[in-house]
Amino acid sequence: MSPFPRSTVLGYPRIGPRRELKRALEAYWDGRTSRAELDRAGAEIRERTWRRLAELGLEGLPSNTFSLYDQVLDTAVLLGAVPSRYRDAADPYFAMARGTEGLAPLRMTKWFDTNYHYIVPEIGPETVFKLDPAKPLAEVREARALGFETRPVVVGPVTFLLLGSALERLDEVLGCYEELLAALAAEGVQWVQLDEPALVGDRTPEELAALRSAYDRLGALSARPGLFVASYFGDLGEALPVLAGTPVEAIGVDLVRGGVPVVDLSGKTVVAGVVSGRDVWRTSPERALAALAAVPSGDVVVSTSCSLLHVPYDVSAETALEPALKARLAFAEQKVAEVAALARTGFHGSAPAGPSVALPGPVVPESRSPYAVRAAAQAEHLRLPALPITTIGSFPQTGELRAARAAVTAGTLSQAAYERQVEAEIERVIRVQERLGLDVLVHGEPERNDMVQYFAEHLDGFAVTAAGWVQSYGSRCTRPPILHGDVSRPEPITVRWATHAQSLTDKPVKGMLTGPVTIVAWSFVRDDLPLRDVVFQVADAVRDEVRDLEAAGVSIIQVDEPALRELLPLRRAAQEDYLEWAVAAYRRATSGAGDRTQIHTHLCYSDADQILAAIDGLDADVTTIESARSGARILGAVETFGRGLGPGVYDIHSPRVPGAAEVEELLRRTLAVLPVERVWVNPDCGLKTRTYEQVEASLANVVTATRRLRAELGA
Ligand code: MET
Ligand SMILES: [Zn+2]
Repeated sequence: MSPFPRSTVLGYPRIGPRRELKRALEAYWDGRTSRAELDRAGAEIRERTWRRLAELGLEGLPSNTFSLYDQVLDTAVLLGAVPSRYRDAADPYFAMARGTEGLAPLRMTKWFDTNYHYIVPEIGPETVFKLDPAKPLAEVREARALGFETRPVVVGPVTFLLLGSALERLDEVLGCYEELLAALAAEGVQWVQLDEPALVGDRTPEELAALRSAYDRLGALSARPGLFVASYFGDLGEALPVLAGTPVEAIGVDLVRGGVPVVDLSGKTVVAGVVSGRDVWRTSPERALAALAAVPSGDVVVSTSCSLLHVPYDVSAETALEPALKARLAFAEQKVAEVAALARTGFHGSAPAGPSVALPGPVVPESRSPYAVRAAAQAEHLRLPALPITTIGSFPQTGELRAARAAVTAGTLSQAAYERQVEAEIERVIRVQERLGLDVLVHGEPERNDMVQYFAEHLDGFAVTAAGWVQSYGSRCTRPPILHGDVSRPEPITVRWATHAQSLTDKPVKGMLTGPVTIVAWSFVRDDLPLRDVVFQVADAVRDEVRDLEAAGVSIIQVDEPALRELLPLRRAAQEDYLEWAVAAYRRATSGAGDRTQIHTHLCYSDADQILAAIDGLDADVTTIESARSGARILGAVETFGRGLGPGVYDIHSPRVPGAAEVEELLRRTLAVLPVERVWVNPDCGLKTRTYEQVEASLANVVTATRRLRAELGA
């Protein structure tokens, strides 16, 4: 095999610099274009990527990092793990990804601690692994025809099986990987990259033994490319010596999130991830060079800390950003140029970076009166019926509102005219809720393009981009704001909308805020302060807003934290500290409220199990939580909270209208576990992706079910 190239990246964005793939996918899914047209769009993106990486001076080009939907799904197809029920679909790949009429899609979940979502492999007793190497081979040939030798990237066997909860199938799967390596060798491929990010989490001795046997076996193959095992999103920990003991030739380490390896790696090529793939900042050359020089190997390759999938394409597209901020930013293209530049510098012999400064412990949050005191004050003040009915905040975002926002940006609609339109929408939302008979109303969030971006646009210390799209899943992209400086709130943000809504009705209207952890989790965040301190700054801004809402007469305030679970560190040892400061931040944001003011919080995205104690620690008067998909499990777990609780009575992700009987049944199950005084009735999450027709029909049934139960309980 040839020596490993001196510079590389672990992967690259693939949605297209102007989201070309998104458009091509959606046209194909809608039946407006053929599969051949979709494949052509993919080929254009791949060609552009390879050409650009080469132009920027990168030596080692990856292939097979492109995907029409998801790289884990691609790996399942590669290994033949296609459940039989999808095989007869018109397009089995997209049937697995998105479902068809009558066929539910495979489950999707978050890719480690990123906002990218992958398709969970479904591996059962009937799964027969059988290699189908068409995609990686085709990409190698396609690149070669353009004049580029590439290194195919495939999810490694251990990570793939851990994601599919089927590590016991390792022997069979390794047979497929052996065949793949032989096929790639026959094609003249010099190096293959096997991604093993699962190794940066806590692994059991059995899992580490499986890792050793996997790479001993693949390494023993006589005709194969060089094996490059890539890890990312953290430190390899105990997996590093295990991997170092196998015959793999190259090991990838994340030197941004993980430490410099202390294991002797002298016989290995170390692919050193010194340019972050998780943030948008320029790399400090001093820090990168120091980290590179400290790697205990004579053969060090410069790379990114992970795939660049998680950052936008090109900062030069951002013509409206402040020049001073723009100068600090690096998106994928800029990061590739940094990798190439670092590789051209001799980096041996510089001093390693000094230890980071010790940090003070978390600030003890100011606390409100005990719950019993607050609950009594709130009951007296709010006088709500038993089983109060509410919603999670957003109402349908209409096409007119989106068009109006675009018109303001384009300069064809005045701000004043837009605001009148928002107020008219608020009035509509209030009237709908009154007509339906809900108890705690919302203004519907019509002014928000997004629950994080809206706040970012109104806080100091944030910038928003014009084209900084990042793939979230499939064709879905988000445009995370950039938190670049000290955060503060120059003036009230939501007060005018909340008070306008309250002026239209005698029913209480909830004020709606996004919590500090969620605002930070869904942004790109400055890296010169500990994350905790950044979250505390945002918490203080939210606290200002809570105070102003309260002063304006809003007596119920909801602070949403749907991303609380998302920032949880991958290693258990770090989780407790995170949860402690995350809870402290929430309480800092909300504890300025008086006892009479009812604080609600909202969480969604099913797997709350791991952070239940933290949710309890938020000490919100009412917690509304996703439960349609996690059901009785979550109920049993939150039963002990001892404060108000609103387990969602229907799933808002589906257009289906739940029947009144169905909602009643769910409420009965809730009432079997929780005392009636503590139960709230609400959907699983916000309604912005639904139509008014669906919302009104669903909520009408929720009201019918609730009234029947109230009558029965004599409440
Ligand atoms: C992802 S949680 C969403 C909460 C927000 N208040 C909404 O209703 O849209
Ligand atoms: Zn939600």
